[in-house]
Amino acid sequence: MATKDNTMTPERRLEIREEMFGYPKIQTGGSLMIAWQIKGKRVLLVGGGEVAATRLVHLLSADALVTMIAPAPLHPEVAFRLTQFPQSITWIDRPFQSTDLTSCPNDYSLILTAIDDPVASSEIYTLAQQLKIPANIADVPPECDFYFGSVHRDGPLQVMVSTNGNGPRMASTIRKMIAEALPEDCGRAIERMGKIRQELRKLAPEQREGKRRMEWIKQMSDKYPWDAVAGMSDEDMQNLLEWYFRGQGEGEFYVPEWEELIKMRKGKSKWVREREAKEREEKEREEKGEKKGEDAANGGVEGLNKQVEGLKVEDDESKAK
Ligand SMILES: C[C@@]1(CC(=O)O)C2=NC(=C\c3[nH]c(c(CCC(=O)O)c3CC(=O)O)Cc3[nH]c(c(CC(=O)O)c3CCC(=O)O)/C=C3\N/C(=C\2)[C@@H](CCC(=O)O)[C@]3(C)CC(=O)O)/[C@H]1CCC(=O)O
Ligand SMILES: NC(=O)c1ccc[n+]([C@@H]2O[C@H](COP(=O)([O-])OP(=O)(O)OC[C@H]3O[C@@H](n4cnc5c(N)ncnc54)[C@H](O)[C@@H]3O)[C@@H](O)[C@H]2O)c1
Repeated sequence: MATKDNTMTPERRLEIREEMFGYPKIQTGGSLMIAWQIKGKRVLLVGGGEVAATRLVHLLSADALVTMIAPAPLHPEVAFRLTQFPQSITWIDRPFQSTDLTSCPNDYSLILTAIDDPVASSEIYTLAQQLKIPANIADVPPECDFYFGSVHRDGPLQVMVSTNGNGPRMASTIRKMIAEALPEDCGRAIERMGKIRQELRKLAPEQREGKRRMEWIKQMSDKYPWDAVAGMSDEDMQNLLEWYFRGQGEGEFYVPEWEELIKMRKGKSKWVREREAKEREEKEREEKGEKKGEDAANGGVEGLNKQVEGLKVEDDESKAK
């Protein structure tokens, strides 16, 4: 007769069950990693220095509306963003004051500070807590409702790495390692997949189709190589979607082989044509013995200097108004 093992703790027993049932293992003590849809919502950013510039990259990439409170002069990158996204950023040229929050408690979805003034930082955090608005106080992890992470971006793909405050520089290194390991065209492939899913939901919108639709998309998502999906034309997509309607019953799916799909093509996709032309050009250049990228880099730096000069003028003009 089996005897009960009394040496095992209740926690260990639950762990074994978790494993036995194949449930994901829960490791507590992490952060909630979510993709916040902040588009069109207003964010308060206090400070206009180097860290504020990095915050603006995150915010503008997510189409947020920013109210930035910071006395001039602004960091050059912040000034540049202001001229690049005048519709998204409202700049208030003075230090923060508490009425900025208390007079409009419902205006902001999020508060970020990036200032070199610990007293003002703490005051802003206290106000944020009172108003129940999530806040990130740069340099003060205990006063952060959330941390930023190191983000790799390729079209619709965003990969964020967090070390949960342990080593931000290492987060950046890991992000670069991940980016290196990703397939070259994965951003484009994901964008194409988004289009196929959207089209299919339009063609087969009924609730009762849900299960079959999802199963077909699952099989199709796993089937083709990344570069093939990236190179799909709208014509390929229409051809592929046709296969969805070939099976009728619940477990009946037809996901074509890539070769079958290609046979249906009447022409190459624009993207494939462009990529082939680019490859041909690169090959020609290499054959001519040019050092790849050198000229472009020199031109780039000169071009950038000119652009920054231009911006300075524009910025002064806008202040004069
Ligand atoms: C990922 C990234 C995102 C971003 O900011 O966009 C980010 N910091 C980045 C870079 C970076 N920051 C610092 C250095 C100098 C080297 C070093 O200190 O390690 C470097 C490296 C560099 O500059 O190369 C200084 C620093 N950072 C914090 C403190 C306060 C403290 O630790 O107490 C101090 C002063 C420490 C001191 O005074 O000694 C705190 C935070 N920084 C975080 C995020 C959050 C945790 C993220 C995580 O753990 O994963 C957290 C907790 C709060 C937050 O800021 O949200 C971005 C990399 C972006 C990229 O390159 O891809
Ligand atoms: N979390 C991070 O990743 C990280 C990394 C580096 C530095 N830091 C810390 O973040 C803070 C900001 O760093 P930085 O490099 O951007 O500094 P910075 O000196 O470049 O910029 C500070 C900005 O804050 C503005 N400012 C100061 N007091 C203000 C107030 N009361 N109201 C509005 N604006 C005010 C200044 O005008 C300036 O624009 C520092 O405390 C720094 O140590 C954090």
